[in-house]
Amino acid sequence: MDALWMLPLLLVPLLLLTSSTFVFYFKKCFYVAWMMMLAVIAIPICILKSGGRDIENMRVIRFLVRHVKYLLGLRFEVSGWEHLQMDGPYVIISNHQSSLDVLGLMEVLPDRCTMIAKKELIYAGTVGIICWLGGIVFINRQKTSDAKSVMADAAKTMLKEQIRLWVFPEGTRNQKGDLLPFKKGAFHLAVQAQVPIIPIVFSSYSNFYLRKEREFKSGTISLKVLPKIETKGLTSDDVSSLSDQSYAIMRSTFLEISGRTPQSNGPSSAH
Ligand SMILES: CCCCC/C=C\C/C=C\CCCCCCCC(=O)SCCNC(=O)CCNC(=O)[C@H](O)C(C)(C)COP(=O)(O)OP(=O)(O)OC[C@H]1O[C@@H](n2cnc3c(N)ncnc32)[C@H](O)[C@@H]1OP(=O)(O)O
Ligand SMILES: CCCCCCCC/C=C\CCCCCCCC(=O)OC[C@@H](O)COP(=O)(O)O
Repeated sequence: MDALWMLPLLLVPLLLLTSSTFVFYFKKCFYVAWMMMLAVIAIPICILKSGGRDIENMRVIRFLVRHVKYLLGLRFEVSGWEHLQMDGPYVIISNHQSSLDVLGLMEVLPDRCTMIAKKELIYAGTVGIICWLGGIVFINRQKTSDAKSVMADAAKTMLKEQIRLWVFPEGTRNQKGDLLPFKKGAFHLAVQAQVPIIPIVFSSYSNFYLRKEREFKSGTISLKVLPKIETKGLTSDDVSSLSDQSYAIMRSTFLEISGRTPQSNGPSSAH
């Protein structure tokens, strides 16, 4: 009789663990909580090492984030490393599916590289503070003129301080199974600084992470670094074609590494 009372105690956790919805919410909450906790550890280290906001803090962040993939059952298969073996500043562009992209980003993040991010991220508690300490450039997406002037300053800083910048040209997270049309900021940035663009493509997360269906399984992500696209001699008149060229190569790579076949030419860059 006593053993019967124990049954629900054993069954409830078992049912929860086998429920994919429970696993989804558990992994998501764990991810946020763990990143916030890692940031608590990283903040004093960064302040002691660099005295404040400094791109060199990205090394500390990269080191501390690298293990998180194992905790979530994720693996990355990186190809094209050789394209990142380049001196001097450049602009990295990549597709953006989820906040999980940070894990792949930290797998390949070169030295002296930081990101362009929406300004709202600075309010994300300890994660916001660590983003600021890591030299992330915050832009106001609602005010294009402000964003343009911040990015124009960033172009000058890139050259002066030999910095690389990582931009998500879709401008928002997207899990529609294709790339969104590209915004132009990343391309203006590269042209203004006259630095190359290095495209990096993450394969689709749809085989392990489905937000609407509340599924978050283990999975492997392919990360492909593509050859640089030169911008030397280009002007603002060339930005649209540069964006279209980058979009086309990244889209075909996305479909290829996600095991899909192109069904249409897809959206062209946003005009
Ligand atoms: C140890 C503990 C760790 C715990 C924490 C772990 C990690 C933390 C550390 C790191 C994590 C960082 C992760 C960061 C991820 C952040 C992801 C994001 O926030 S994505 C969202 C923000 N990013 C972007 O929006 C970039 C892309 N957007 C753009 O580039 C846009 O172009 C824009 C500059 C924002 C402007 O937006 P708009 O909608 O107006 O875009 P259009 O492209 O349509 O442009 C309109 C018009 O303006 C011209 N234009 C655009 N930019 C420029 C420019 N720089 N100079 C001149 N002109 C510009 C453009 O050409 C259009 O004109 P036209 O139509 O005539 O061509
Ligand atoms: C007290 C505030 C608590 C807030 C907690 C949020 C903390 C986030 C915690 C863990 C995630 C760590 C990685 C953070 C970087 C994620 C950046 C990101 O993916 O931002 C979304 C942005 O690209 C596009 O935004 P939208 O898709 O347009 O919307």
